Amino acid sequence: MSEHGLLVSAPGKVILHGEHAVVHGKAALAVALGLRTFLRLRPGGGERLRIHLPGVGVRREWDVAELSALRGRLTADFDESKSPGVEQLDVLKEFAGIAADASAPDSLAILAFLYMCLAISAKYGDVPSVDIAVWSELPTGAGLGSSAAYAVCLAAALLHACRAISCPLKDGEATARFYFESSRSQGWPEEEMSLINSWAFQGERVIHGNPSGVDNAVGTWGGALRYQSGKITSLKRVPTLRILLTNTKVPRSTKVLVAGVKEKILKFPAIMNPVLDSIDAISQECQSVLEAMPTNPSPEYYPVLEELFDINQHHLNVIGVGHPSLDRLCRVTASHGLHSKLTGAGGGGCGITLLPPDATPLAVEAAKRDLCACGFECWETDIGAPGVTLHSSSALNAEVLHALSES
Ligand SMILES: Nc1ncnc2c1ncn2[C@@H]1O[C@H](COP(=O)(O)OP(=O)(O)OP(=O)(O)O)[C@@H](O)[C@H]1O
Ligand SMILES: C[C@@](O)(CCO)CC(=O)[O-]
Ligand SMILES: [Mg+2]
Repeated sequence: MSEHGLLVSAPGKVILHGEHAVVHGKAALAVALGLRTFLRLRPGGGERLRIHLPGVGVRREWDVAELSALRGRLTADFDESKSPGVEQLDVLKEFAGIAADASAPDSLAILAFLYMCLAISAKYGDVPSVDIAVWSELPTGAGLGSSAAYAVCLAAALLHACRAISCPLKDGEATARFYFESSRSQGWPEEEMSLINSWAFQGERVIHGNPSGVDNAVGTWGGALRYQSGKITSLKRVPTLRILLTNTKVPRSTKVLVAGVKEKILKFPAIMNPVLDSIDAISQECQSVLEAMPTNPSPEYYPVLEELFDINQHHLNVIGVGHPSLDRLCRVTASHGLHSKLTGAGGGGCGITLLPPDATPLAVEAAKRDLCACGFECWETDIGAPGVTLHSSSALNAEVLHALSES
């Protein structure tokens, strides 16, 4: 690693269909977003490990020797295939001064970092003496996979620092071109990408409790994929879909929402399971339509996609992850002839609106104006972005450096 260090990035995601149902073994369709999380890794000084997370207001540092001793206290084996143990996490919370039931963004971010750092270093070598800074273009906790993008970046950086994966960069190679031109991930061989994905899943487990793995899969592999019970399939063809993202700015926690759905299923299995089956069928139907669409689709394909959005949005309300802000978002876009659904865990956070090719610029602008008038933030972004990427320090542009230097 050069003294300037390395830059790793991973994309956020949009789930088109299948959120929550995917936690219960159903399929989800998800695409990588053109909004990314960046991690800068530099050699540390004085045998210290430092972490700077401006997005969640964290700046912490520890002695490497102290972390090695802590690692020795965590007796259970660390393995990328085993869930983080409750006792292990309790020890880490106590060490970091985090309350036992803490769910604040900074606490979860520190906990995920400590777990991944100790677990990866236990398996592959010494606790590394490095400085890590993470900055994101993604809103935190809004349904766009910020936790997974964070976990994927951490997994790649820590595996790299422990020399558990190769360094795909040659000396002095600029990756900006590589990053912007490559359509799929990039740099690491297939089995190392899988390793990054497995460890990122562990980070997601610390943050979410019971994640399906779809978010870290998209953060790792990028593009557009179908995910079901750990099986990842790239979609045969992804048409150019125009999607409007709207952040209601209503905060929520994926962990709490996922737990709420589980409770509902246990309480009303005969009522809830058919809803999950229906969501699964929606994902299948949507995949068939997407794969039948030409790259630049004509408007005729859209009515089905729009109807699938509407039906799924109702289902998501039924399983208890709607929110009045999301109902409002759907009503506002419907008044301009556009169809929306929540994306990610729901309960607030973001919604997506399909923009068919025959939607007039006037209608789209009017919808955006009305959404902003509700206090929401909306923007259009690219989908199908590349997955986890290693850049040389020359790719650290002024904006990233500025964000990382802010405390
Ligand atoms: N840039 C970041 N730096 C540090 N921690 C982050 C960052 N982004 C996300 N996190 C961690 O992830 C948590 C948010 O995860 P959560 O799963 O609730 O939301 P999300 O991933 O944005 O949405 P969804 O899971 O619905 O897609 C934060 O509370 C924080 O602990
Ligand atoms: C709600 C959920 O389905 C998606 C969160 O982006 C949770 C998960 O799959 O882990
Ligand atoms: Mg998440």
